Order: sequence, then C-alpha cells, then structure tokens
Amino acid sequence: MSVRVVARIRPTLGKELEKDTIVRAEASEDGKPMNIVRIPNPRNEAEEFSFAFNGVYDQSTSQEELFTNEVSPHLKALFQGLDVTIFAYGVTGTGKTHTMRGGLKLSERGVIPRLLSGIYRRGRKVVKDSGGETSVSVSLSYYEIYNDKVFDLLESPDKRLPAGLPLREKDGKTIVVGLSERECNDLKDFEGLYIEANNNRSTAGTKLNAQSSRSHAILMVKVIQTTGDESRISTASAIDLAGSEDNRRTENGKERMVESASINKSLFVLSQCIDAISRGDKRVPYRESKMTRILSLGQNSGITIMVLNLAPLRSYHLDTLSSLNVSSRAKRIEVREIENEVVFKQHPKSMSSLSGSTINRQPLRPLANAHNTNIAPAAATTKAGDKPMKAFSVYSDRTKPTKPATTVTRTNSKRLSDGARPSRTARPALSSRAPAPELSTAKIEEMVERKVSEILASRAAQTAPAPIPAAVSDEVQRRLDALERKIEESNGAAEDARNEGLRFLLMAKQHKEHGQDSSALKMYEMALPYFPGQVKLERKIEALRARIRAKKEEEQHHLMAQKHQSLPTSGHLATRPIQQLPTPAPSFEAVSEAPASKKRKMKVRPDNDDDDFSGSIVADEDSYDDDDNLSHKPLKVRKSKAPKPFVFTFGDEAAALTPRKRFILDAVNSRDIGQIKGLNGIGAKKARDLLEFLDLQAEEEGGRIESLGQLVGVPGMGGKTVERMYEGVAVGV
Ligand SMILES: Nc1ncnc2c1ncn2[C@@H]1O[C@H](COP(=O)(O)OP(=O)(O)OP(=O)(O)O)[C@@H](O)[C@H]1O
Repeated sequence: MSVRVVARIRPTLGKELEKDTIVRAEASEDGKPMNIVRIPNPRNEAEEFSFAFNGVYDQSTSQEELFTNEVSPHLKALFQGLDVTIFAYGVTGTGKTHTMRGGLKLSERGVIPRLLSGIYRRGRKVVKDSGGETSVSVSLSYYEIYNDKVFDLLESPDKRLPAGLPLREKDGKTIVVGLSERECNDLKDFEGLYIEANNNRSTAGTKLNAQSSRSHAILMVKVIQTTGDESRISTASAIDLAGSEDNRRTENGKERMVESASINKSLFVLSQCIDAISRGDKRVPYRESKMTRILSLGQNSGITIMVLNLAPLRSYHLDTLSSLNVSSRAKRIEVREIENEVVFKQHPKSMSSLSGSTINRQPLRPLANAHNTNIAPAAATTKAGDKPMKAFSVYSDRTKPTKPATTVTRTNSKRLSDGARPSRTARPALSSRAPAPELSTAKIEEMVERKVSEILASRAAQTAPAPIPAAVSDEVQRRLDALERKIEESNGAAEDARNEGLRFLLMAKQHKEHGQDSSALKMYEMALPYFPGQVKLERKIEALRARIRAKKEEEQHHLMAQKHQSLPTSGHLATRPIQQLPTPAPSFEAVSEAPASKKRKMKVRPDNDDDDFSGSIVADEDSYDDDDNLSHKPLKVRKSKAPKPFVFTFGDEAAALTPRKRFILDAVNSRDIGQIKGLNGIGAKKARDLLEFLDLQAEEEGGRIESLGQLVGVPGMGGKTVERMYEGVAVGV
C-alpha cells in the first residue's frame, strides 16, 4: 500500500484577506470527494498547476471530519497488529500543530487526542468482545528532535543531556536509546501527560507563527493486547514536523535562525529521501538527519498517512508549490502492510487495564523502547545474510500480498539468543534471564574491543550493527553502554562544531543584509574552517572581497570627481579635511552605511551570491552526495529586493558621545555580564550572545563597540533593542 497523502488547506486567519487566497480544492469528478489542489503558476498567473492527492480538505474542514475520514478507519488495522504512522508536513504556520494537537475545546481537538480516545474506546470493545480474556494496555513515548538532537519530552528538561539521546539501528529500524515509556490507562491519564510533555516542547514566536514549533515532535502510542500467553503489540506514531521557513520572510534572530537552519536541513533531507525512493535509487539519504533516520520512510511497515498542511495565501506561493511537489512524490512510496507478530508471554498476567483492574505488566522486553519496533521475523524464516527489510519500497504497480498474521511462540531464552541486546531501560529482570557465564576481565576487554570495532565499522558502512553475542553479562552490558555514549558524545562534539560554523554563516548573512560587507567577510572567513573545501563559501568570500575592493575604488573615484568639480568653481583646493573622507570599512562598520545602490550591486555582484542561500543557510553548506536531487527546490522567482534600509535613530554618531550613549557603550565594553544584563531589555541570553560576539571580534579589532550604530549591527541586537537600552538609561547619567 502506498503512503496515503492528503492535503489540508487551512482557513485565512486574523488579518489575512480572502482576496489573497490562491489555493483551491476541487474534485476531479463531479460528486466525488475532493482530491485536487489547484494553484496558479507564479510565473504566469493565467496558468494553473494541479496536484492530485488521495484526499483534499478545504478551509471548511473540521477537526472531526479530518479524523473520521483519515485516521479513524485505521484503528481497526492497528488492533489487528499493523503499525500506523500519521505525520503532518508543511511550511511554518500552515496548521500542522493545529491538525495534530489542535485546541483545548472538544471540537478543536486534533488527531492525537482523538486517536487516543479512539484507541481507548476500541480497546474497551476488544476486552468486552473477548469476554475479558483479552486485556489491552497502552503506553506512550514522546520525544522531540530539536537542532538535530533527540530529547525525551516525558522527562523534565533539566534532565536533558546536551547531546540528546543516541539513536541506534536495529533490525533495519532506528531506535532511540534510553527513551522513557509511560503506561497510560485512560484518556485522563493521557491528557495530563500530554499537556505536561507539550510544555517541554521547544516552541517560540516567529514572524510567521506566534507559536511556532521549533522541533519535530514524535508521539508513539504502543498498544499491547494480551490473550493468555500471547501478546500482540502495535504502535501508532503521530508526528508533528516543524515547518520549513523562508528566512527572508521570518526576520528570525540568531537563535531562531540556527533552529531554522536545522529544521530546513532535516526537511530538505526528507524531500531528498522521498525523491530517492520515488526514483528507485539504491541509496536513500536517511542518515543525513536524525528526523529522516527516525521517520525513515523505509523502516515502519503498516499504514502511513501524510497530511500536507497548506496555507491558502499568495504570500506562501513558492513554499506551497515546493511542499506540493514533495508531497505528490511521496504518494509513490509504497509501504509494506505487515501485521506485527504475536509473541508468547512467559508468565501470563492480567493486564485488563482498560476494563479497570490493576495492571500487572510483564517485564519490558528488549525492544520495548524501540521506535516502531515490531517483533523480528522468526529466525526460521530469515535466511542468513538477508538484509533487514525496508518497509517503504520503491513504488510499483504490483500490489503486494498482505502477509497473514502468524503466531509465534517463543520463550525468553529464545528471545535472548536471537541477537537482541536488551536496552538499558528495557532489560528483563535478572531472575528471568539465563545465568551469565563468568567472564574474565581480559575476556570482557576483548568483547568490548570487538563490539566497539563493530559499531565503528557499521557506522562507516552505514549499515545496522552486527548482532552482539547473546549472553553478555551485566558488566559487559554496562561497559558497552558507556562506550556507546562516548561515541555519541564525540559525534555531538562534531555537531557542535558544525553549529558553530553555521552561527558564523548566519552572522555573515545578517551583516550582509545590513550592507556591512567587511564584517560579513570576516564572518565568512571565520566560518570557512568549519566547512573546509566548501567551494560555494570560498566563492562567496572572493565575491565579497571583490565587492569591497570595488566599493573602495568607487568611493575614491567619487572623491576625485568631487575634488575635480570643486576646483573650477571655487578656485581653491578642496577644503574637506582628510579625516572626513570615507574610511575603508573596518570589521565593525557604521550601521548607518547606506545600502549599495541596485545599479552598483549589479556591477559588483556577478554571482548574485545572496540569493544562493534561498532561505536556508545550510542548503549551501551541505555538500550532499546526491546534489542532483535538487529538483524539489522551490521555484525561484527572484524578487529584486533591495536590502532593507537601516534607520538609525540615535542621533549623529559623529557628534561627541552623550553621557547616555557612553554609559551603554561602557557597560558593553566592560564585558561584564552583570553590567550588560543591567541594561534595559537585555536578558542573560542576549548578554551572552553579545559577549560571544565581542570575543569573536577581539582577535583583530580589540572587540570594542564604538558607537550605538555598531551595537545595532551586532547579531541579535537590532534597532529596537538598542533603543530600549537607550531609553532605559536615566537622563543625566
Ligand atoms: N484548520 C484550521 N482552522 C483554524 N485555525 C487554524 C487551522 N489551521 C491552523 N490554524 C491556526 O493557524 C495558526 C498556525 O497554525 P499551527 O501553529 O498549527 O502551524 P504549524 O504548521 O504547526 O506551524 P509551525 O511549523 O511554525 O509550528 C494557529 O493559530 C492555528 O490555530
């Protein structure tokens, strides 16, 4: 079965005008449900593009309607043992969180609360229909991927490790190591847990959405049905992806930009994966981002529904086209519809949680914390050397037969010997394990060595790690966990370095937008060591150097012309003192520097380099293996947008500094975080960023800010902040 892709067009909101609506939903045949999205060609509005989906929901669609049509029908399959994945995809502010989570009012509830409600209802029915023989329990895991790091949303944020939770491949599936799982026996339990967990999610206001998700959130609902000795486990995953952002529109500050870069990168990789699968490529770049590794259009079998959220407005035109393109390719991805196998439970226990009795859970099995971890195929049916199966395969016209559910009975010892290493939180109780053989320290060392080499080799080869010897002792287990953490941490360090590089790029871009070419150049140069060999970056640096040179020459030329003009009329030599001549731009340029005129820009920017960023600073910095997959890129209609003129509001900087200005500059240049934080409107974060920026400048410039104009140009500051600082200083200081 292919991924089911449905589009949902949100209504216009607040100040948005109906007349700006350009996206329409239609039915391809009269009397049939809507299945077409129409949108004008941005290059020629007389033309329209049409995109066909499995379903299209227009502005008037209620939360209930969407759930009833798209999710509810799959509840039955979930209880038959199929995994169900629903994910919301779309540009920022198009209604993904509204669709998945929704509002607090009953009618506003989104897919997730309705899904849980449906699961509990069906669970009760299953219990009832079986005359109490079958019990059903439900447990949740909920995590976010923020800046490409995985954090458990069911744990308090202060317990987070900076590097996040590691991922591991197992049986062709990606699992989050150390993820917590909570049993949740009714809707009330769920709501308490879910609301609390959502408070842990990273959200922030951006220009395009007052409460924008800054992370991808993944909720996994595990349904365990137990009858006698047998259990069937299936998982419903509900994923609210963060939205792609065009940073030319967001006016994001530094922190939001770094998040945005990470969001855009992961969505870019997702679109590459979709492209690669739909083209039938052998290599699908799942591993380029954690989100694609986890979502992994290729690991979860069962049923997958993609909800493409769309804003109907003209201001989203290109972004809408881009996501329509990606989503229509996603329709071609085929998912194997395989029911999870039934597993034998050694000590049958009553788990009729939904019928109200006390829960007595069996010890979690090795894979209990796994994301979309179904039971591995029975050893007998797996040939040696078989590759782990990918659930999403290249689309084909042939329908694959649905594999009938099989009943497999296994004992615990069998499970332990099938190559599965118990995860830390899901380890069976010691008493139920086979006694571990006594191992000498040398033997342990040897096993650890071997395992580490295996992990490293498997990472290099980008394949799942080889199975670990079955009966490992606790000591080996502990050492392995520690080593894996270490490896993950070192990966984290590499990521941090990369983020650092991105920050320089980001600052460079901001300087450039303010027309501060020299500062931008410096930032690009500082970014270069983080992206060695990045040809585009090197070209940018060269182009900027050329531009600065050209600017200087032009200024010289202008000056000469002025001199020349003044000679015949005055009959005297020019009297303008040399100190007042335009000075070569230092790293910190006066922010009031006029933006380059359009004409001059054309002359000195042959590479049109700014546009290369096209809203995602990472798009340039990543040299993806399959760079030719860029067909999904938004159609670029370049608006000739002049750099925003900077309005300087603090008086003539050339004049002597007033006491208020001096007070601010002294505080800033003191580099004392306490003094900086004492300035009006400066919190701890802004103060830290400012210090960091001063440090960056310190090498060559002494790291001093000499005017409020310079301060405005510091990333993260801006006119309003400095104005607030200024107003906060008492007159007569
Ligand atoms: N179908 C809808 N009906 C009414 N309001 C909606 C609908 N869809 C979205 N909205 C409103 O639009 C705004 C943006 O929606 P939402 O936050 O869900 O967007 P998003 O796609 O999740 O954005 P981001 O990616 O930035 O998190 C919210 O105020 C939300 O309530």
